[in-house]
Amino acid sequence: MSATRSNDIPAIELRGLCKRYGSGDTAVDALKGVDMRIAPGEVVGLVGPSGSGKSTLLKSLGAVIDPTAGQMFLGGEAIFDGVWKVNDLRTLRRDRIGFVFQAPYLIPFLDVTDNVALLPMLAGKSNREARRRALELLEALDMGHRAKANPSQLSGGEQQRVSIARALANNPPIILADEPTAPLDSERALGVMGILNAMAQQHQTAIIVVTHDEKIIPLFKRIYHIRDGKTYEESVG
Ligand SMILES: Nc1ncnc2c1ncn2[C@@H]1O[C@H](COP(=O)(O)OP(=O)(O)OP(=O)(O)O)[C@@H](O)[C@H]1O
Repeated sequence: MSATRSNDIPAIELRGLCKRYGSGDTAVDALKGVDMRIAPGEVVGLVGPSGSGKSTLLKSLGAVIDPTAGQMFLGGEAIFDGVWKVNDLRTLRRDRIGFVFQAPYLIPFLDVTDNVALLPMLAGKSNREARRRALELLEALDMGHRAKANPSQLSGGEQQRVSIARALANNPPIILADEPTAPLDSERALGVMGILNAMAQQHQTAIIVVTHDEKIIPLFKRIYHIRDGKTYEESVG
């Protein structure tokens, strides 16, 4: 799979992305022309104060809300150019974008394997193939021994690893992670970042991590700072 993801073509590119909520006197310009370029296999931080536009940016990229103007490209394909260029946003989200949230949001009545296998099944894989993929990812995340457990039997860090396996299940070229380490102690937070970095390298996945977490900020080679709807890039080391 990684061989098909060329480094010359950015996994994610945003040009002049704008989002206005509402209209008239009460309009809020949450994104004011955001430019971003992220290569396959790159893990970047997105850091900014409350209200700066982080969630709006992630939701736009995740096709959860409609941007107002600008362009978004995934793997060189324009998915948004003033309007959406893809017909089926649900399929776009399911097959090309993985989400990791602050809370793992696992389905309580499915065991760990089925929580991870669900998305590949929805994408048309057979039960057997989807579960094989789930087990492979759980092994890679050192969760193979908990494959039959229910989410309620896992620690917070273990649940977060399952949610990372779920985000990777359809091998999306992009993962959007919103404060993935916020509820974890230092050791587990660094562990989760280690996993995301390893997965990015192995699968050439581009990952954006929204974070306030001082523990993990030094781990990024590149950080986008966002302030008042505009991004500024910082290269570290
Ligand atoms: N649905 C909405 N309707 C109107 N304004 C909104 C809406 N969602 C967000 N905003 C405004 O857009 C701006 C950016 O909000 P956003 O949630 O993207 O910030 P954030 O950086 O994610 O903040 P936080 O760290 O507090 O989650 C803020 O001024 C916010 O009040």
